[in-house]
Amino acid sequence: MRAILTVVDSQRLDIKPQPFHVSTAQPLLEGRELCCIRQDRVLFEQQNLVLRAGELLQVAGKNGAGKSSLLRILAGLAQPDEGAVYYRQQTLAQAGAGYAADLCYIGHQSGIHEQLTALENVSFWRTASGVAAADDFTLLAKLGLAGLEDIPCRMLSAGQQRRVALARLWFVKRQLWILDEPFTALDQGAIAMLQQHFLQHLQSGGAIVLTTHQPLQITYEALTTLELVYRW
Ligand SMILES: Nc1ncnc2c1ncn2[C@@H]1O[C@H](COP(=O)(O)OP(=O)(O)OP(=O)(O)O)[C@@H](O)[C@H]1O
Repeated sequence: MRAILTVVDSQRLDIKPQPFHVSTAQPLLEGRELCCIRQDRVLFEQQNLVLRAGELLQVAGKNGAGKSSLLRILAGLAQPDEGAVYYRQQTLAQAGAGYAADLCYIGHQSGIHEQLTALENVSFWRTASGVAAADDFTLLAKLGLAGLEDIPCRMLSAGQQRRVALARLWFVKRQLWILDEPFTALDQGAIAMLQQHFLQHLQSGGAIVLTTHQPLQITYEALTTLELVYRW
């Protein structure tokens, strides 16, 4: 056990992630010589990064430094202007659907369907992820959404919508999580609960890349920070 949790919320979840096949020798995800140019501004160049199973990489930097741009490139949602992203020693083009099947990307936006209820959103993602029927009511209750299951998400608060959006992290079996500001709009209890869940994912061989403007409340030896310096 490599992790020490310094803040643990009372709302511990008892849904334990299944262990992934772990090879700590080979990188899971690599960025090699990445360059990103937006509106004639070089956000970053010759940027290298390596992420192995069990590791968490926090991408930090000021507003506009390029954190979301880097995460979108790592997720295969945008192309770098130079360099390439590798997943298990293959370019993303070579890895193809295998990469998509191993990745859970949750972007800046909550990504939920606002006309659907919390229950319908969770049910949709679970079905789309090929996860067998589960007790979605119990999951939503554990995420502090008891009694709100059947309300259209547009009527939920920002933090409640964020909880619905993050619910998929409790049932998708994806080794790599790329999360853009996952703590946005969450209260302290929810942040602590989510970080506890991160530790469980890492300890079962998962890997996480995330951005946050808040300091992580966990101590974990395989946690590294990549600081993107704002460039004019
Ligand atoms: N699709 C795009 N087209 C043009 N410019 C873009 C695009 N995406 C991002 N940018 C620009 O790139 C810069 C970096 O944006 P990005 O969202 O990556 O920053 P960030 O570090 O995530 O910022 P924040 O902390 O505010 O979320 C910004 O100046 C933004 O205007």
